[in-house]
Amino acid sequence: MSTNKIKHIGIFTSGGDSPGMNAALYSIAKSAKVKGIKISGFRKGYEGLIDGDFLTLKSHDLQKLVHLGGTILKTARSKRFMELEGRKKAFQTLKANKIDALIAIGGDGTFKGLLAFSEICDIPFIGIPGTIDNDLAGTDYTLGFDSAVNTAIENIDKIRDTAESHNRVFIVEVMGRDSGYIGIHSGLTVGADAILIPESGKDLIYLLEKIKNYESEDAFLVVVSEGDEIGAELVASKIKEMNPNVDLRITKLGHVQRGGNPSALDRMLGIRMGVAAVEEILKGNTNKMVGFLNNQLKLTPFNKVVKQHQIKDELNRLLELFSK
Ligand SMILES: Nc1ncnc2c1ncn2[C@@H]1O[C@H](COP(=O)(O)OP(=O)(O)O)[C@@H](O)[C@H]1O
Ligand SMILES: O=P(O)(O)OC[C@H]1O[C@](O)(COP(=O)(O)O)[C@@H](O)[C@@H]1O
Repeated sequence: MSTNKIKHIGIFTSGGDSPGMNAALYSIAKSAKVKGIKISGFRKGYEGLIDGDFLTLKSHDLQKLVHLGGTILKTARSKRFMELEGRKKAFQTLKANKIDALIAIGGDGTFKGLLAFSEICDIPFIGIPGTIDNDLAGTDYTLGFDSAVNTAIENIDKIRDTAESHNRVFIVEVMGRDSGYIGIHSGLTVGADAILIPESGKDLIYLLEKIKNYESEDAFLVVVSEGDEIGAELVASKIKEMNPNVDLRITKLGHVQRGGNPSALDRMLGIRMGVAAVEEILKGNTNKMVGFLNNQLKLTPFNKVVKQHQIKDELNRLLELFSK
């Protein structure tokens, strides 16, 4: 489609919500308005596309909501969109409402969905990386990661207060389905004694080495990523085997990490990514995710936005150093 024919863009949020999604919605609506483009927001991710459930978005309304966590469009994981039948229905919705392009805010699953959709629908698709896990290739930071880490450290700091008071071992589980980014960032910045993440093979060895000599003279904080193969309970039993006298508690931070007002960094990321998404559609790009690498805009084809199962070298070195 010729880009000067783009008059109406559809947007939706999909997969797990993340703080900063509303800032991105505002930014898309604002930059579209300046360019004279209409914006429709589909509710509940792909479900709204299938059911034709949408509303016209106005930047004036959205600017009051930038500070809110979650997503005002709601989000979902859609089984129906995994089937061709569902995607055909979504295509009918777009055709019937004369939507010329789509912007999706979500993770790699959402972008896989758009790739499948592009087989039957030839309008441009652009993605914005929205997940607290920060595990996507093509961007240094995904929307929501910074806020989630801030929430994690705020809570772990509180746990430290009680842990220090009782000289307890605390195992705190943080989110990250397959990724240790929240774990390593929060673990390092709270001064954890041990950090266990799926990307490291040596972390448990270091932990057991340390706990062997621990004499309950202080708190001992362990941060474990939910995606770590060993898991909080097994870590607890290994610690007990090594040092049976420790007084140990487990806290799982869970979904609290997904909520709350977005940090300044996530709001700014949402603003920058929203503008970039509209501009890249107008330049004729499709099936690509906008991201920032080394603070420079970077477009990554959806088929290259795979989950990252490695952490950066520098982080690895920090992990190694602080584990000893
Ligand atoms: N291969 C696929 N084909 C069609 N739709 C898909 C595909 N993979 C994912 N999706 C759609 O994308 C949605 C979001 O993906 P999910 O993996 O749950 O979250 P995220 O986008 O955060 O990775 C799924 O619920 C599904 O509707
Ligand atoms: O809300 P749900 O469906 O329980 O999903 C929990 C998962 O979603 C996340 O919070 C974010 O992952 P996605 O953004 O990929 O959905 C993970 O850290 C966590 O494992």
